[in-house]
Amino acid sequence: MSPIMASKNNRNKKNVRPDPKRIKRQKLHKAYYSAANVLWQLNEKSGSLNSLMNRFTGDKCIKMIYALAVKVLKNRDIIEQIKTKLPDFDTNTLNSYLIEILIAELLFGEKSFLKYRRKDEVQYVIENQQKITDHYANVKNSAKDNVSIDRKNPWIRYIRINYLKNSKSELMEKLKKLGFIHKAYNNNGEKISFDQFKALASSLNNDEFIFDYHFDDVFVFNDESTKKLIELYENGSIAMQDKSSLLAIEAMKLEVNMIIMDACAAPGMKTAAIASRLNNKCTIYANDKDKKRFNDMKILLSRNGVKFKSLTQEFTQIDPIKYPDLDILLLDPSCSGSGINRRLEYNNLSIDNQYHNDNVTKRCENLAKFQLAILQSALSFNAKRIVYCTCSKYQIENENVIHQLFELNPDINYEIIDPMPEWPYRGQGDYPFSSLCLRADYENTMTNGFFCCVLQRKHLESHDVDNDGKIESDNKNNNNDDETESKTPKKNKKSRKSSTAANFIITKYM
Ligand SMILES: C[S@@+](CC[C@H](N)C(=O)[O-])C[C@H]1O[C@@H](n2cnc3c(N)ncnc32)[C@H](O)[C@@H]1O
Repeated sequence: MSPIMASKNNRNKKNVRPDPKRIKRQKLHKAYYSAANVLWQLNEKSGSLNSLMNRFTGDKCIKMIYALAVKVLKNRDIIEQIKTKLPDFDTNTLNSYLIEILIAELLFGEKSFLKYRRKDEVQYVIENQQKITDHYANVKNSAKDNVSIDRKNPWIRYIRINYLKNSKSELMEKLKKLGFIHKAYNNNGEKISFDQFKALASSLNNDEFIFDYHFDDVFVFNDESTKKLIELYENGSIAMQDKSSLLAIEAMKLEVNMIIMDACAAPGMKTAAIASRLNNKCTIYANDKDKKRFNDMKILLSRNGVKFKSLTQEFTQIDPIKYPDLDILLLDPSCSGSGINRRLEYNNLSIDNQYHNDNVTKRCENLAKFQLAILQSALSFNAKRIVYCTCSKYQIENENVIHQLFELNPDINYEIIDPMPEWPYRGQGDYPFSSLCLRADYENTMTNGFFCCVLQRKHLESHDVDNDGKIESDNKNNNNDDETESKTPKKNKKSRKSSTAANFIITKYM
């Protein structure tokens, strides 16, 4: 009989009515279960950590849930190693995510759960407590140089100001009240180099922050400061958004009154950034085919004060004729997520091993087919600018997809342009356009991995160009008060192909 079963039976044998107060004390806090659920959903790829945490907005325990989950994610490689040394358990009876949380708490937390002996998972960890601590000591000793244990790269956290909720100076005040100190940087009035900036960012203390080097609406913190920022995140003052994803927003060259479609919008981080930068003075169609993710997005966007028009359609099925005047079409399709080195759930994976793993390669190839199909469909919208981006590091999902798009469409009415010449890190491969694409990663830009390519429409229609030859933004009824299904704008219907481009075959890609 397993020790767990034995302890269960012993408990059943007791006929004495337990003291109710004691039972209460023995109950594991519900935050443990919520955190276990977050870990499970991450494993199921049901969302990113941030989007899953959104579901707990308003929950008193949100900080605790987040802290419990993060502790596991940060130490997952160690926990995985330790788990291999422990006795097997029936995963139908014991929740393995809860066990991971308890192991993390035992090693790095407050250990307060040790008194909750009623729970089988607790019992299991207590029974193996000695083994866990011994293995941890071994792993730690044998892996002194392991980056994932003793991080060589200090992690930093980017936050974006949500201008829809506060100005930069108002946010600075709020941060000051929380005990943060703004560390100014300049070199006798001269702009410091990007390398100097990176060194400074790496040396931030827990109570310091600096302005970002490239983006006005971004502040940089030490990763450990995150817990103190949760309240600002919850009330929409800030977004926890990696700087890399703002490359796509920068690449749009946003102007007031633009009409923008975010084709793959959930969980809404980029939609929110657009609305913040334009102070809602634009029309954003935020589309996502996944209803659950779409609903999460609505929560996030409403918390952030974003006005948008909602669409929940398979992008390739949207009729472009209904959206004739798009200034920007943002394509941020599903991808391998291989660039998200800060996405804690991927921390323990080695990118190289992962890539050379046959299954992953197959998955990337399928994703690339899907990404190409999305791009192919996008051409029928005739938007003035198409911004394609992924958080994948792999060329197969990035430059190769763009190359194939141009191969498939020799008469394409778009050219690739460089949206941010000052950006230091560029596309890969020998393509003539590689240097026009933007890339990001931890080593070069101290961010997540990211890719962005901008396709600019070549032949502007006469109404798009004003007398100075500048592109006009031609929305121009800025009807964005309500979140509504799109109505067909009247203009330009004749010149549109009434095709959804769905004739481009999409294989099963997910
Ligand atoms: C990388 S995420 C988008 C992240 C989002 N742009 C942001 O910044 O928060 C990709 C999204 O594309 C959606 N998606 C995938 N295939 C799609 C399709 N064919 N049509 C519309 N949405 C799709 C997924 O449901 C997922 O939410």
